[in-house]
Amino acid sequence: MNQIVVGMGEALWDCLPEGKKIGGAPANFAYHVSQFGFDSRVVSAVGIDADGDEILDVFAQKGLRTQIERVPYPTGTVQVTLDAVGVPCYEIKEGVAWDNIPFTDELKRLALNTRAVCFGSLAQRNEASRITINRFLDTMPDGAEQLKIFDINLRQGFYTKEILCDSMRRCNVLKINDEELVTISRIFGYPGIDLQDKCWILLAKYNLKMLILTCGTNGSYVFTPGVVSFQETPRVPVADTVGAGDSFTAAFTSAILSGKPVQEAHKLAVEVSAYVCTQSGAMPELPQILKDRI
Ligand SMILES: Nc1ncnc2c1ncn2[C@@H]1O[C@H](COP(=O)(O)OP(=O)(O)O)[C@@H](O)[C@H]1O
Ligand SMILES: O=C(O)C[C@@H](O)[C@H](O)C(=O)COP(=O)(O)O
Repeated sequence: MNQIVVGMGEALWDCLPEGKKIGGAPANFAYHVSQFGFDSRVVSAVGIDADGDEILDVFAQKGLRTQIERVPYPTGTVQVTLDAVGVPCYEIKEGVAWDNIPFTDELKRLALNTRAVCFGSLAQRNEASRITINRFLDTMPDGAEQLKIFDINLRQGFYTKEILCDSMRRCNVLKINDEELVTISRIFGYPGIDLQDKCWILLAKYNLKMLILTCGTNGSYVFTPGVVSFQETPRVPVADTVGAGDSFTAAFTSAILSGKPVQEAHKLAVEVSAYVCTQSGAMPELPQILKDRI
């Protein structure tokens, strides 16, 4: 069975107070999955510029495989400011390379051989990448083993109800945080009920295999039909929480693909994301003791 795991969408530079760090939610996901020994790919686009060269160099140094096109737009950058507890606020540059990911024959072949893909709403803000992501999802086989993970990642105003509904219908796993869940519930018209009820509604309505709800320092939940797993968030010294959610999704997905039960996968995800919060940027190397858990 094919085991390729894909992170599809933005690959960019996070410009943090202490300097620029490699990032982009789907790229973070693919990197962390690769640290657990999976054959993963970043699918994205970078510009024909020095920032683009450097992104490709960093991925090569990290041993991360890529399917990244060079396109005539600037490589993506994000200005990241951190609050007092390391929680980021993003100012995301528009009209950049990852907004213009082309659908190629190579990408079609990759889709046919993909076991799990993680995609978000941000890279769908422009039609070109949105079409590519949807073609990729539609080309992927629809077997019981395939995971199509929608890490909703609502950023600034870069989403519409139509795009969110469409992605909910195409995915079979949803990753959402507590603030995003409130926003989604307002958009979809079921405010007022508690967070867990909202999750059960989404799980049933979109026929999801799993729904991952993360609540920052207040813990996290994994809902599967009829069963919910809850884990506290450990207290750690935080550098920044950039990429916490992506590393959580990556560790959880890696564990599930390795055949671990949901609760064990959930526990690993909590530990991995807590470690990522102790480091600067979204793609720190994980300690061997965490890598060895899978
Ligand atoms: N300050 C923190 N300390 C330890 N772990 C954290 C911290 N913030 C986030 N995490 C971990 O990362 C997960 C995802 O973070 P969260 O902020 O909820 O989502 P996202 O990064 O997707 O917005 C949390 O459920 C938690 O396990
Ligand atoms: O791709 C993004 O959404 C923004 C990036 O600047 C950042 O690298 C990121 O991915 C943050 O992800 P999260 O903290 O795991 O939600």
